[in-house]
Amino acid sequence: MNLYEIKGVYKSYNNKAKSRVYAVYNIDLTIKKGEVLGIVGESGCGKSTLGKMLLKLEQPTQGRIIFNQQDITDYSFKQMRKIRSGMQMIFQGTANAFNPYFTVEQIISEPLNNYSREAKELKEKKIVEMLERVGLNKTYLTRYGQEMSGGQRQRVGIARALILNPEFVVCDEAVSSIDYALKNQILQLLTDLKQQFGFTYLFISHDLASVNKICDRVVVMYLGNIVEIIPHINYQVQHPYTKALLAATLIPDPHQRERKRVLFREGEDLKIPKSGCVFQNRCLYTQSICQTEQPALMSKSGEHYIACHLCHNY
Ligand SMILES: Nc1ncnc2c1ncn2[C@@H]1O[C@H](COP(=O)(O)OP(=O)(O)OP(=O)(O)O)[C@@H](O)[C@H]1O
Repeated sequence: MNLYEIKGVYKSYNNKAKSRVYAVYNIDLTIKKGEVLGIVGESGCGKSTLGKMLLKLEQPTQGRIIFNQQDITDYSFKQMRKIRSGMQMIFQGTANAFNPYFTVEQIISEPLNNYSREAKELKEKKIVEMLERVGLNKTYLTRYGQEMSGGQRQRVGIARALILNPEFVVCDEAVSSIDYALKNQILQLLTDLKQQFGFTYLFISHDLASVNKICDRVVVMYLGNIVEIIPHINYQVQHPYTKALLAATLIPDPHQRERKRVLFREGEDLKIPKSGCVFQNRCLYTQSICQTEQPALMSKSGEHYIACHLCHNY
């Protein structure tokens, strides 16, 4: 059963944009209920924009977004209010995300006050329980955002996002500023909540170890396009960009590192080419067809999809 169906979605932030200058370009994707879908790719490739469009925090330039079988693409603020409590986002870098005059209790209780009619005592109990689940305790209730470390603020942001038991959560670099032990604890919390309540997550991250730990499928984006979808990060990937992205992660054993090294052309133009494959300027295997025809994202086998003319040759 699909929670989301994303059909031919484009996003351009520039009305005067030339034909292919999009932050997100022609995305077709489904997100199944209860899955953790990872999104990886270099900075600026459109990961956050895609996440925000799913929550209607950004409006697609073109295409349709279906949530729970309802086409929400043109929903008004009022129509969204009915389903908004079921979708949340954990933002990256929460340093400026909170009202500086709000205590932790006020920050976390805001969504409860907006969407829940429970008694005050019950709300307070929920807030303390959630704080404990993210590794904090009730002594933090009276603190202000600026009185905490980056990691502590991040955990308050996670508690705030999860307090309403949302059906869908976009985790945008949600665990990036948290140290290793707590990161594992938060990833475990997200997994537990998923198992307990059937939550669905879009997990955007540069941290491939976290992606490996939590994600059921992984979408690889490059310059606004999906170039590959893989069942998990250790899968036998085929797209030259995905290979390079995975090879760029540090491998402790130098012999392994050498063997796994796959290069792409460094310092090449990162602008979207006028035609053909978006990765052609940096790809070591570019052929003439790559310069003229954009490869479609096609099923390779099962949950593996790839957009590359030459994938069979690697
Ligand atoms: N509000 C905005 N106005 C104009 N351009 C924007 C806006 N938000 C994002 N962009 C542009 O859209 C493109 C995609 O940005 P986005 O934040 O989605 O990338 P990302 O993959 O999430 O990057 P990062 O990993 O650095 O967060 C970038 O070129 C960015 O500069």
